[in-house]
Amino acid sequence: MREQVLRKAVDKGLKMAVSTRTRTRLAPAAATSSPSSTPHASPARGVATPDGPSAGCPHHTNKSQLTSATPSNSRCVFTQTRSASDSIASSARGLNPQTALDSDVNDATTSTMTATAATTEESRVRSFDEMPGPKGYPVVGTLLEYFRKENHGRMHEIQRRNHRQYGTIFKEPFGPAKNVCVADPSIVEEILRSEGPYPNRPPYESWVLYNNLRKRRGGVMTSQGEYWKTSRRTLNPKLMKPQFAGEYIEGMNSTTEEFITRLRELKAAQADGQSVRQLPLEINKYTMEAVGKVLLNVRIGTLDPDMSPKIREFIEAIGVMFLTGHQLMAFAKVHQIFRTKAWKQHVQAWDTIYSLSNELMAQRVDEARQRLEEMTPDPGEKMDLISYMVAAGTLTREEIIDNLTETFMGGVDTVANGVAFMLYLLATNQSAQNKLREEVDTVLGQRSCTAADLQAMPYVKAVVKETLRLFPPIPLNARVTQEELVISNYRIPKGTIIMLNNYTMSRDERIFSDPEMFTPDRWLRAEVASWHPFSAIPFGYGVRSCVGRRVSENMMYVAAIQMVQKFIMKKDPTFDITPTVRTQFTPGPELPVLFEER
Ligand code: HEM
Repeated sequence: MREQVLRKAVDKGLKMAVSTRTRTRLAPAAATSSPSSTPHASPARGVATPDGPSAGCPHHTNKSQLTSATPSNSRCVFTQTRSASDSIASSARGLNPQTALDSDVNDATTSTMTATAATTEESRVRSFDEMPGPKGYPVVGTLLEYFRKENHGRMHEIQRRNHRQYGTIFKEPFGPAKNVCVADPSIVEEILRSEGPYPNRPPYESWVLYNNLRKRRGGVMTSQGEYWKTSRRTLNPKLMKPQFAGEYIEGMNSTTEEFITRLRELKAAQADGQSVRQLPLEINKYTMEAVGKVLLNVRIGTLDPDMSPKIREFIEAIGVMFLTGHQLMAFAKVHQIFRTKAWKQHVQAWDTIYSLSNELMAQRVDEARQRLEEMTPDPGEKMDLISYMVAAGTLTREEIIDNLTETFMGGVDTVANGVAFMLYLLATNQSAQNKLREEVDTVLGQRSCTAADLQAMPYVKAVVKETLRLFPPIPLNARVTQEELVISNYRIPKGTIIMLNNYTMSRDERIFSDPEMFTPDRWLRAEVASWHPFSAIPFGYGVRSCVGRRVSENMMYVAAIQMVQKFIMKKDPTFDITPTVRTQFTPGPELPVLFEER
């Protein structure tokens, strides 16, 4: 009977996932694995003025524009050369101010592309070779440029410069791969709306090599094809459905309270009583605890002042794994063959991570299985994620552990960087911080928030949206083409990595007025409707979009709320952030935020 109840819940979740998936137009697809080469971005001063070659698209007015490039059926995806106003006009469907805060393109079901007139020359399908872009050197391509000392962590600026020079779509020989880089929301929309049931995002190659070495299947971050889909279906319902995601808010509140206690201890130890050394690391520990609670329903203990040596080792291993993962970004296989220091450290770090993951998770999985077999049914009982995954019966014990470990690794740093940038932006923008505090004081006073309260707090949502627009923790997303395609009138070979440049798009002055400014209010104004809905997509789009999106948003809301309830945050005038790309977009090792007690 209990099993029936659980099974029913699981089925319901799975059905939900299926119906969401069917919204995406399915294209013939063959899952392929491709090496990772995911450059990332960080803030730049100027604004790109993409200026690509003319390539109008007379072929279509419908939304099925990303096509397989068979000779008899070569249609272009969309033109890169529409002016900004064309682009904006054609996306007048944009975002509705009423719904912009709660929904995003992942909830949209329609596309209303308009065709533009074009000359025969403009509509000619061009070869891949004709696509503009930097030439680079043999074998290494443009890699040397990225590894030059002065460019460390500044891939975003190189990318942006290239977009200015070569247009909204260009190709780049990135080490052994030939990447295509895109910074036009219309083209991004076409690519993402038209992908098949198994979108292929190039995984970090070093993660895949580690999994192969240790004969692990990995999880949703690194896998492709059927196994990815099964994993995703098993994770989706409990993480993506808003009513379930709301369940985690209580745990986030208590973890945030713990974090605030820790901040108070740390700042009390400083001479000024307001600053916190290595604040980004502390935020990282906080999100580790919060994500751990969501995924594993356990308290890891990362915020304990007397943290156990094992947890300390775990935290250090995660740091090393990401750092070496970034060093191995290109030519990971070569590092493995020559057993370089970076490779050995990477393997050692993953071994440590999996050792603790096993310890934390294996027992929980076994307990969940036992409970499932033994307990009397209680339909009202809330099932935690691990119990849900076990009840789904779709993954083995090892596969559940691999999936949760990868999801944990995928989430911790990303949301930590989101929170860090948000605190920085609030500290540097007192009027926005005051407005946020007013809303929090009015709706909550000093009490904790619930999921229902958030419905009455548009400004807190606008603060999070605006933070992720300015500093998308994943500044460049990517896809691997699974068949030869025509995109923006260029024939693109199968197996090409397409970089979707979140950062450049979400700071595009043709779309956002004063794009470098932190203006949460912009999300509450009518102008929202004029933005192309794919201009700011920090969580990606579609069936392969971020599985932790709801969790992250709630986590950032709770962090923003409790911070302004307790503190007045001010910018430390003695230094500023150095946003850097290290696998992700990070603010640097120190954050210039002072916490004054309210
Ligand atoms: C502000 C915080 C976050 C941002 C901006 C973010 C962004 C992203 C992006 C852009 C992707 C790629 C989506 C695509 O390919 O279209 C992604 C994937 C993913 N994210 Fe997040 N993420 C965040 C937090 C989290 C958290 C907290 C978790 C875990 C609870 C998480 C788990 C994942 C996983 C597992 C994937 C891979 C999904 C798949 O390939 O099916 N993320 N995220």
